[in-house]
Amino acid sequence: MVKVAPSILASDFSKMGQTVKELTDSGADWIHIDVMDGQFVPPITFGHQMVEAIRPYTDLPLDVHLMVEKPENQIDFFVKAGADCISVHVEATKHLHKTIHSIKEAGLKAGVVLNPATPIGFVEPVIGDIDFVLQMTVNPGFGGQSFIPSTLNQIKALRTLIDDKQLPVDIQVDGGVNQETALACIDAGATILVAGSAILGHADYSDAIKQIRGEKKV
Ligand SMILES: O=C(CO)[C@H](O)[C@H](O)COP(=O)(O)O
Ligand SMILES: [Co+2]
Repeated sequence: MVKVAPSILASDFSKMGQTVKELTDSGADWIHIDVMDGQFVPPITFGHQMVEAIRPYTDLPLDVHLMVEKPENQIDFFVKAGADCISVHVEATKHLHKTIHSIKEAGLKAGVVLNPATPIGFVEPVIGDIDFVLQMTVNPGFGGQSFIPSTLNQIKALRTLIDDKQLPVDIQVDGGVNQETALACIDAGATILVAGSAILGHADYSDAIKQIRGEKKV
């Protein structure tokens, strides 16, 4: 069964703890936390303090998506704050191998993120060292964008790469994932679906999560 990770980027920041609790009670698998620094992407969202603040509201894995330059400088902060998974963009660091290993050595799951135009070959040298690849299905920086259809080819190529090597590596997708595009992502080989507006913009979180997981007809 695929996992669904609601992104709190789409939630009301003044009620974050309560929203995380509601998402947990609605059947979410992971909670996705979009950290943006105003450099790697234009907006600034929040830092490790947000992880610390929401940690008491859920036992689910807190999945930190670092959209920051030099993510290697942030790992210790997020480990101490209570993150369970940290993903870093290949485009944001000159020290990908070292950064992944610092996440793993802290006992967390490590992910590597690819932008829509980044060749999947960039993750190949470290594919055996990580827990998941995050294929962006929009350009990072903003919630509520439209899914980029050409990224389905990236997901399929990643699935072939991972299966050929028989690795236990998940494929996470992020951006424009809704009740319709989720099915195409699952068919292409995705196993963890991040969704912000499609869940937080829905009146019933539980229904939205089931629909994205493909358990319930739209
Ligand atoms: O990483 C992200 C943006 O850079 C977000 O996780 C993503 O955009 C989720 O929002 P939505 O489902 O509304 O597209
Ligand atoms: Co994200």
